[in-house]
Amino acid sequence: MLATPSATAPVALMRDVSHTVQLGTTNLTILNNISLEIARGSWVALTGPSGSGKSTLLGILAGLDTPSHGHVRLNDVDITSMGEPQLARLRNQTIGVVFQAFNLIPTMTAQENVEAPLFVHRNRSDISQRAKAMLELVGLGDRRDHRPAQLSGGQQQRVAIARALVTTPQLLIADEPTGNLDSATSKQILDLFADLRRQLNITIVMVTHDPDVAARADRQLYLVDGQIRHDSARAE
Ligand SMILES: Nc1ncnc2c1ncn2[C@@H]1O[C@H](COP(=O)(O)OP(=O)(O)OP(=O)(O)O)[C@@H](O)[C@H]1O
Repeated sequence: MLATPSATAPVALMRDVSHTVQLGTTNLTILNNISLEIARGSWVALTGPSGSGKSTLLGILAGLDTPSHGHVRLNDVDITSMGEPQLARLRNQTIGVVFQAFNLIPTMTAQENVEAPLFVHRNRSDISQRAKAMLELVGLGDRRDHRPAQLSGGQQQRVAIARALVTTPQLLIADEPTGNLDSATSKQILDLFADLRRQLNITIVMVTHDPDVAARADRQLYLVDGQIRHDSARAE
């Protein structure tokens, strides 16, 4: 059994995290000694130049990648030494992920895309109802039978958000969630993030290059060369 998270513990925590990959005979340091706490219910924007390590940090925070050094805790549980089956279960319960390119399955309807993560371990009888309710929550109750190609970019991202949140995770990880959208649609998606955060009490960590998008978060982290150069939570 996984421990029940304490309401005050950070939803995610990194301690002295470094990540190095070997390129031929040289070691490339992608993340350099990062320590970070993500408060429950916060909305954090991760910004920084291309190649500064943002996606790598997000992947490690989500338990999709293991750092070469240091520790990551999700809901007060150290995931760095966890085996894959246990980690996969923790990820499924704790984390929802949204990507720039939506990554929906093109042959499936919106409803089927949102149902997909529930097939892992939930009671199958309520899968259809839960996916339907989630699509209604993101404003797509009338598009359940549409396939991705029959939806606009903003609608596809709404389906992806519904799919990420249908397992009731506490942490939503988003890598450039508005990167493929025009500015009006981006604003609608960010408004949806704000609504969902309030309604579902989720924590959001998103990577963005866009200062206007980052400004919607209540904390901004600026990464340079694998290090946190600026943390608005620590600013004067
Ligand atoms: N598996 C890997 N092997 C070798 N180099 C890698 C690997 N993963 C990432 N890198 C390198 O690490 C650096 C950071 O990559 P990362 O994708 O985390 O940056 P980023 O800040 O998200 O960039 P962008 O804003 O362009 O998406 C880059 O220089 C990249 O080439």
